[in-house]
Amino acid sequence: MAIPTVDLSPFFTEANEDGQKKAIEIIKEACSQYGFFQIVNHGVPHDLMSRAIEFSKTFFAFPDEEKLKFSPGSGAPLPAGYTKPPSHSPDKKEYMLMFQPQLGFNQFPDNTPDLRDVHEEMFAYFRKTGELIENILNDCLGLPPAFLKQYNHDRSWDFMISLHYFPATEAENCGIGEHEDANIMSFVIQDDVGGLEVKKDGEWIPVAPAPGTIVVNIGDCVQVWSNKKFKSATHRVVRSKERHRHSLAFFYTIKGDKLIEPLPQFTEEIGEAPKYRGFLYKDYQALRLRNKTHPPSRPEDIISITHYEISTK
Ligand SMILES: O=C(O)CCC(=O)C(=O)O
Ligand SMILES: [Fe+2]
Repeated sequence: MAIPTVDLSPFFTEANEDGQKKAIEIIKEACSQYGFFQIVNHGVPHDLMSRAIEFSKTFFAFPDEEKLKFSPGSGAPLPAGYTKPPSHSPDKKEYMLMFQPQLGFNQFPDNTPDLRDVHEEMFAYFRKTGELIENILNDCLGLPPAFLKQYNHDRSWDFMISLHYFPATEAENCGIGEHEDANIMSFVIQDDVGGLEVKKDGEWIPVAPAPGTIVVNIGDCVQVWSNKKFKSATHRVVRSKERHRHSLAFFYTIKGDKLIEPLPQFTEEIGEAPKYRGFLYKDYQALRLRNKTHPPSRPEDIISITHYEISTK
């Protein structure tokens, strides 16, 4: 079984309404089933995508003492720069996190200017793709035209991470444990090693790497807005025994001071009780960051969106 593939070319050509409708239908179905799909003909140049992965490999191949020079400073909504999680963390990976370049939080090595250029260009394309799909989601959810665009107009909390996963050992192969993303939607480009898996009806479906393809998963905010009509995708990364894995993930997010709560279209207007209490995005993100910096020893103590769920008992 494979995740649905959506051809976005109708959104780049004039007057292809049928093609657009078809894409919207596939996305709507994927979002109500399990929140995962992949896009092709998305307008992001393929050679830029592969160069971004290649430059991440160059960076992660630096010795640790070199990489640690880019350790995050303070002030950004999340630690921008290079992070290696604590050794007791279940996630066996290292990563470089960046925000929109103009904000001035990013850190890149001076001796490889192409690395910065390629990642900044990738960031700009991901952002555009995010705006396009947010518009499509707005349609899928049946919201007033441009509702999400207006509510989520500030792009300063979007971020991108380059990831490097170490090969699995005999004892364990967890790259990132089972989780949902907190944001609106995420984009993933993976190299040819594979390992990304999505849960559907209790089964793990591997997302086969396909050059030029971008994987999209829906995040918790959309699940809350839609009062659980649309699913935040449960996914994980399994490490290969033989090979290092590299991927690039972009998180289309929302500004921290925005309130996230079930929308009236999915609650009072249709006579349904809200399944979540409202929260400020920054509060949820802070709890999620704590999961990473201070991983709880019991998996059930990891904070997820159920933290805001309204009990119906
Ligand atoms: O590396 C990947 O393929 C996925 C990363 C991911 O799920 C995450 O960072 O939330
Ligand atoms: Fe994720």
